[in-house]
Amino acid sequence: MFKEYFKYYKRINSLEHQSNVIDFENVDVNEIIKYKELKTASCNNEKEKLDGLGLKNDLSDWRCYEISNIPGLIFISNPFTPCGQKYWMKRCIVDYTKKPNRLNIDAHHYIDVEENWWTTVNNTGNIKLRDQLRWATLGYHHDWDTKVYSESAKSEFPSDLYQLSKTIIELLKFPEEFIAEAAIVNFYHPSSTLSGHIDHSEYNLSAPLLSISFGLSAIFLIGGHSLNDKPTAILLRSGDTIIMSRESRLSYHGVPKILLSENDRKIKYENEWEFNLKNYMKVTRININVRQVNNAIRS
Ligand SMILES: O=C(O)CCC(=O)C(=O)O
Ligand SMILES: [Fe+2]
Repeated sequence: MFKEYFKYYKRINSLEHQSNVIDFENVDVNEIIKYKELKTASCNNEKEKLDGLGLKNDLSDWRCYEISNIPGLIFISNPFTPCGQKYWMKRCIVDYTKKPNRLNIDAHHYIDVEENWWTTVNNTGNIKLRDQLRWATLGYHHDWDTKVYSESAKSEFPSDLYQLSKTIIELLKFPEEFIAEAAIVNFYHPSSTLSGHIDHSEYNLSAPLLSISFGLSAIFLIGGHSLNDKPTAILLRSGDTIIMSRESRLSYHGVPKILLSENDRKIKYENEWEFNLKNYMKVTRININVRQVNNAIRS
């Protein structure tokens, strides 16, 4: 079933009425969706912390949902401020693509050791190099062949992304502290897809997985533990964040379709630097996929 639905959504060009994609911006009275309550932020410190992470500092502006037939899947409708979105896009594009992080283009030595991907792309106008970037791995580096995380393939995890993940999980009232140890930053083009898979390489499979998207909208398809289970399609726009926990942590999921701009949230770009960012984000979707790898060490 998953594969058939994947093919169906891969072929559609826009969100037709019949396409059955859950759009949280236009949720009709729909009994499959329920609101998820947040931990209430009580003090000014908390507001400052949310500001510092680029998140909306008034939690009454946050909209979080659970879908009844996908236990453990939480959807947060863009909790970021416009500045916050740009901050995280910039971190992904400019900083997370630098060493010691690993990129899919590393093996081909496209970039001079003194240079980095974003400056090289902008200084040379090399669109081919721009479009060759597909992923960056941070913290424990995901090994795409063996799927095994190893102590010998690990670099420091960015502290801002660590704090962002921990804060979101805390606000959602998860009982355990979330320790971000590995992330994949996926870069999608309008024709990219990500086929159905389960993320099960982490040693700790009870910790939630956090998935934050920026740029072009996409259809996210999530099924059950078997490819025979009927999947649900969800529209993800820039800023939308999903958490896969409990049963849905080990569910098949994938991205059959990147959509063109009609569904996108508009962001104002200002100076020349932001102009380059805008041009790249017009043709790109970024997904930051954050995982806790190990079980917490209790002292
Ligand atoms: O791009 C997405 O929304 C999902 C990415 C994903 O599933 C992964 O990196 O494992
Ligand atoms: Fe995944």
